[in-house]
Amino acid sequence: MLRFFKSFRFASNGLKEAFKSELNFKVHLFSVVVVVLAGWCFEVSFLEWIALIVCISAVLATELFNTAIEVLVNLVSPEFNPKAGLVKDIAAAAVLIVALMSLVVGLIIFVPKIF
Ligand SMILES: Nc1ncnc2c1ncn2[C@@H]1O[C@H](COP(=O)(O)OP(=O)(O)OP(=O)(O)O)[C@@H](O)[C@H]1O
Repeated sequence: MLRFFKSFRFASNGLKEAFKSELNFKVHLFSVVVVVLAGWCFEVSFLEWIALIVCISAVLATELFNTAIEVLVNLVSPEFNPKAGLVKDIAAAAVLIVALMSLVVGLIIFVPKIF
């Protein structure tokens, strides 16, 4: 049981460090606040909330994986190496895909409610 609570502490430490060091993570968290407020203002349906929660979780989790990969690459290859750069670029591309798809979901949900 102690191990279970310890793993929460490690995870919250990871969240805290990502928040402190990553501008992108702060931007994504700000976007989460905007989306939740918009969902509340426009009274989105139950299924729309589910879609928004899945997208928010996917964006934040992908951003955290990207940060972890950056830290790992900096650890194992602090000097310039094209493969190290490629690993970072691919991880960043994963964030871009999830963020763009989430934007599309957001547009599908909110545009008809705004116009
Ligand atoms: N060790 C390296 N060798 C080769 N290219 C690298 C290396 N480190 C970074 N790069 C290249 O520079 C880009 C930016 O790297 P950086 O570590 O600043 O990531 P970032 O996406 O800007 O992260 P941050 O969120 O910290 O701003 C990478 O996507 C990669 O193309």
